[in-house]
Amino acid sequence: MKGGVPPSDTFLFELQLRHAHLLLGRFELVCGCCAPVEKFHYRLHFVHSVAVMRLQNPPVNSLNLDFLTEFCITVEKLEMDKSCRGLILTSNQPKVFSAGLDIMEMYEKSPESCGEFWKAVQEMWLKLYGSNMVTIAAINGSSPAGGCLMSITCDYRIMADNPRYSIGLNETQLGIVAPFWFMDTMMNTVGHRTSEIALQLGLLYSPSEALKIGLVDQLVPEDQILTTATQTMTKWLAIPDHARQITKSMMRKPTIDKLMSNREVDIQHFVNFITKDSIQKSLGMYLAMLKKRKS
Ligand SMILES: CCCC/C=C\CC(=O)SCCNC(=O)CCNC(=O)[C@H](O)C(C)(C)COP(=O)(O)OP(=O)(O)OC[C@H]1O[C@@H](n2cnc3c(N)ncnc32)[C@H](O)[C@@H]1OP(=O)(O)O
Repeated sequence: MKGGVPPSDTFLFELQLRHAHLLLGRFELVCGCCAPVEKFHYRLHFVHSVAVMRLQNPPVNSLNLDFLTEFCITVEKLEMDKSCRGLILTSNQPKVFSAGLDIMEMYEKSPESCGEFWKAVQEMWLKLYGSNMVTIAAINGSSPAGGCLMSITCDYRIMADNPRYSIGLNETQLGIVAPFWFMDTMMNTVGHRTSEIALQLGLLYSPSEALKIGLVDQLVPEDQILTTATQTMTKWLAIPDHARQITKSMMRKPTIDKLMSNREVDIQHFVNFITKDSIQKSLGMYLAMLKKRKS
């Protein structure tokens, strides 16, 4: 598979079986000639050494424990599959890439549940930020908070040029504080000064604003997002894997090590913070605002 040789139908078929089996039927692997099946948390399309994962957790791809667990298992399997060199993340939901962490996982939950949830959020970030694969986010909808985090853990971001979409770390608007590793990832993407403003104000940027500050790398019309992501992937895959992977790892290692050596403390900190009455009140008000906005 290395070097971009198109796989045969048989190869694709075998992959389909292998991954469907490995993933216990919760995912779909589409080979281009196969019809999609019923809704799972996401669909996985695997062609030419590249997996395309379409997030599918209706209605807004919020990141709950179940979803994050499946996501991490899949990324781990892909990571171990030497024939898979690239991963494109996109959404199968209209208008939303991901609404971020599922607020219901943090609202009126026991400290134990909050801790388990946070460990899964950490795991998602560690798996993606430390991935050996080329990772591209094809952001075909809004991507606030945890959705933005998922995007900025990727190597490259292409966003649909639709002014109704937004992206950013808006945690302070919910009355919560993004942890240090969210901040670090943002600083590694757009720099310290822009991150200070973005994070303190909890700014959500339109695609053109996001492009201007370097939060995304490219804007394209929505119907071209996957073809652009695939073309970009081809360029990245033309670089010898070992050289690109070592470079990526050297640049990201200090940020990853910082969380790795503080995981338990970070979980404790999150649990203590999120279970405070005042924070629970803020989350409750934010949830009510979301529902009210809808009606
Ligand atoms: C120390 C703590 C650190 C924590 C770090 C990170 C925190 C996070 O990631 S918190 C999540 C922050 N996310 C947001 O602020 C986004 C909120 N959602 C939206 O702005 C909109 O839903 C969105 C623009 C994504 C999509 O808009 P619409 O297409 O118009 O959908 P609706 O707003 O009608 O939403 C449908 C449905 O989903 C519920 N919803 C939305 N987002 C979330 C979420 N993040 N978690 C849980 N539930 C969410 C929304 O309330 C609606 O519910 P129903 O009314 O029951 O249908």
